[in-house]
Amino acid sequence: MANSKYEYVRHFELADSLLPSTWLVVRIDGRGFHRFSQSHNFQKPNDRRSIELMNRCAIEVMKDIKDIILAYGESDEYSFIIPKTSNLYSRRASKISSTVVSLFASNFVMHWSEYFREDQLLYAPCFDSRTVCYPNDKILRDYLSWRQADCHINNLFNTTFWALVLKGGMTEIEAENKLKGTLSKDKNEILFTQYDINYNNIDAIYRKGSTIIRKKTEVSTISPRSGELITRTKLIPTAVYDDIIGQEFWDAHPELLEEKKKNNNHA
Ligand SMILES: Nc1nc2c(ncn2[C@@H]2O[C@H](COP(=O)(O)OP(=O)(O)OP(=O)(O)O)[C@@H](O)[C@H]2O)c(=O)[nH]1
Ligand SMILES: [Mg+2]
Repeated sequence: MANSKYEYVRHFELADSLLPSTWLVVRIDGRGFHRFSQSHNFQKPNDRRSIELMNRCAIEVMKDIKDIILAYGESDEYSFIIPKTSNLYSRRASKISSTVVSLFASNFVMHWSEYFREDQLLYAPCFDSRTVCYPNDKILRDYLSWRQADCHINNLFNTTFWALVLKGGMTEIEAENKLKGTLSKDKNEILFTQYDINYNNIDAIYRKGSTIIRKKTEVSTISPRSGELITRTKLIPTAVYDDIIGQEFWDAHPELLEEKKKNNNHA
């Protein structure tokens, strides 16, 4: 039907190219996960199964979309970072957002039972997605620091809130009132003096969220021809639970901010 009288409708599709030479961040977020976590009996304040499933989905997305250099996740959200030089899908916003979120959601369903075992998936989970341009390295780092600070603030609040309810026997309203107007140091104090919990000793996966980097890993395979053991270094997407606020993380991973020489064309 090329050049048919109907073809003019194509012109209603507007271009949505993202600015060139900027970092692209795709953030996906679970829709209505407050309800989803209740329906599926998520543990409080953190459900390890949910975090590990979210991390698995992010790893699968990174295995598929090679342009993504790093991902950061906490709670029901994940941010995927694409470098300034990338030409992924000709930098079309809707194509990038929809592909990442669709891959993430299908992996969430596909791998659910590996993490939740006998706890069945009761209804189809849904995630939204957006892609935002960040013009320089400092702003990209500030973006990631913002998400990690959000993780810290929420986790400290949730840990204290659920200690008051589950260990202290308060109602949820009483716990909320008790925490109203408190600072971080007050919450640390409540946890330490009343529940013998040193917040800094809580697993980093909860306090810092999950960062997926492409880690140099030695992979051994047996050659089908010679039967020889061949060991190669590959870049495998791997979860780490580091402090990405501050310089140390970036000093340890200089490749994350390096300009890539070649332009990847996946259009
Ligand atoms: N119990 C528990 N709840 C969790 C966990 N992770 C995420 N959640 C829930 O998921 C919610 C995520 O926050 P939001 O994204 O702001 O809430 P939402 O209901 O998904 O709302 P929208 O994103 O606007 O659709 C949290 O408020 C928790 O209720 C977990 O490990 N344990
Ligand atoms: Mg959500």
